Amino acid sequence: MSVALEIGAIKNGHTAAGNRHDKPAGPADLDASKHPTSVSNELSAAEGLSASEDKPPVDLEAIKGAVRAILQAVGEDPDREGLLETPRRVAKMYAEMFEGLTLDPGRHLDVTFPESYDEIVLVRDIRFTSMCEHHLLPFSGVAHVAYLPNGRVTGLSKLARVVEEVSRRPQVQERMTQTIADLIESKLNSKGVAVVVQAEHSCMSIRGIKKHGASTVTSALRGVFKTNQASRAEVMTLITKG
Ligand SMILES: Nc1nc2c(ncn2[C@@H]2O[C@H](COP(=O)(O)OP(=O)(O)OP(=O)(O)O)[C@@H](O)[C@H]2O)c(=O)[nH]1
Ligand SMILES: [Zn+2]
Repeated sequence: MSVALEIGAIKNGHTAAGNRHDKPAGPADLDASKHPTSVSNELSAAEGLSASEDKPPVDLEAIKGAVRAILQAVGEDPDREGLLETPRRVAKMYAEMFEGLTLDPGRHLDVTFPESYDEIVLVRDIRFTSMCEHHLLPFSGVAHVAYLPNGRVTGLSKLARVVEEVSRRPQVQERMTQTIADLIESKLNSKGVAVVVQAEHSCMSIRGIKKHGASTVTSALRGVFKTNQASRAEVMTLITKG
């Protein structure tokens, strides 16, 4: 697994290799039973959420209470008219932004079909917005997902669905990149997987160091894209130069 944290590195067509430090979260980590909830489906329906038995809702009441407490803590009056609905809105927003915690994105890759095509399949510029787990602020950008089929391929949109659902979790960009690559590698049994993610972190642009426009590039390589220099160069050229 290689990870590159560079400013604008993808423009120059290179990423730095690094070591894999911790195991990325896989489908097991997305087990809904690990995320107990206490809000009924009726409440979710009333809040405009798409709750169902296989997708338990987040604890909206707990979030509402917490948002109210934050408003009080910053010196606001949560009972003034303009803020009355804010806890409800924020709870609904978090339910949407963290939806991926109760979904298994790998399920989209369960259906594959035989295909003799044996060159790289690449879907570029899959737009996403995720949440930085350090500040709970969004990071947004694009994911490029490539794999080398091993006799079977998946639907192109399924790769984008995996990116979308993995992004709906609090996380760091490195782990998001690894999670996508590991899901594709395990589900498609492909000969190689390459995932490159480029994103701007609002915790770096709107606060703290306040560096607007700085982008972070991370990559996760598996199979021949990791072990074979020529294959790696080919896929990285396709990803960075289109
Ligand atoms: N590696 C990595 N770091 C991230 C990511 N998102 C945010 N961070 C960083 O997480 C770090 C948290 O640093 P802390 O010192 O604990 O928090 P802080 O005081 O808010 O840090 P500043 O952002 O420097 O003000 C910051 O350097 C962020 O830029 C990510 O996806 N990957
Ligand atoms: Zn952050």
